[in-house]
Amino acid sequence: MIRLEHVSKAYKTSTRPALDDVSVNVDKGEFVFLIGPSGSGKSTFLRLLLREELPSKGSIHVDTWNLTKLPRRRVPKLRQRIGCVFQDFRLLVNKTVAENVAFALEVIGKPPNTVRKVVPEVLQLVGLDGKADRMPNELSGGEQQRVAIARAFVNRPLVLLADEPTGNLDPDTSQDIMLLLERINRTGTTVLMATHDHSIVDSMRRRVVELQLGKVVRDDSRGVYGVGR
Ligand SMILES: Nc1ncnc2c1ncn2[C@@H]1O[C@H](COP(=O)(O)OP(=O)(O)OP(=O)(O)O)[C@@H](O)[C@H]1O
Repeated sequence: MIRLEHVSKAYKTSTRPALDDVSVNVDKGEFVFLIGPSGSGKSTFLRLLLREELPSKGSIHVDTWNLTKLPRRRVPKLRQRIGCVFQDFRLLVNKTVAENVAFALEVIGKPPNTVRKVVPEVLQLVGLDGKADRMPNELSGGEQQRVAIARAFVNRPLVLLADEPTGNLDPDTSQDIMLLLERINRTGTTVLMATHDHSIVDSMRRRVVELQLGKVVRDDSRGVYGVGR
């Protein structure tokens, strides 16, 4: 599903590469934690998969797309199949919960009757039925993240990328969000999550890919956060 082969990324303004000869394969349906200290290259890894950046060396495949050869005009099609969730939720503040989720379908041209049918279904899936007409600022952080997950998932993406999705949440709420991501993963969606959260990684026992200074230093199939530390 995701294949990075000898990928390096050097930003123009940076002296050392953000990623340095990284090769990683992720199969369809896997759940992978991307861990490592600040600046180790986790966000760069995710940005490359979205084609927000191109690698300086190496090749990247996502599903049938060869990202290094993908023409710019095809990038929107790729991004339609990749859902994204961030630490700071990134909801549209002037739209209701339902409108935030509907917007993700409207921008890719889904007809109104599909939107009317699918939005309540996905809000139920994430545990937000009854909150469809609330504004984002009327929700808790955990609820806002559920909206963001609903929006990322409503189009049934192949891959869900999550960059520190629990970074602004307390431990109990974080656990709830992880249960939701697990549920989404069980539907067959590949999940790749960058995190600093030791307790989540340790409790889930999923694949752990650890980066340090842009290199993969560990890839464990049922890993914990702090091996050998
Ligand atoms: N747009 C950019 N321009 C120049 N350098 C960048 C850019 N984005 C990231 N970097 C550098 O690349 C390296 C990796 O950064 P990246 O954001 O990928 O790390 P990270 O592991 O996600 O860190 P954090 O956990 O703090 O989010 C860092 O040295 C950073 O300063």
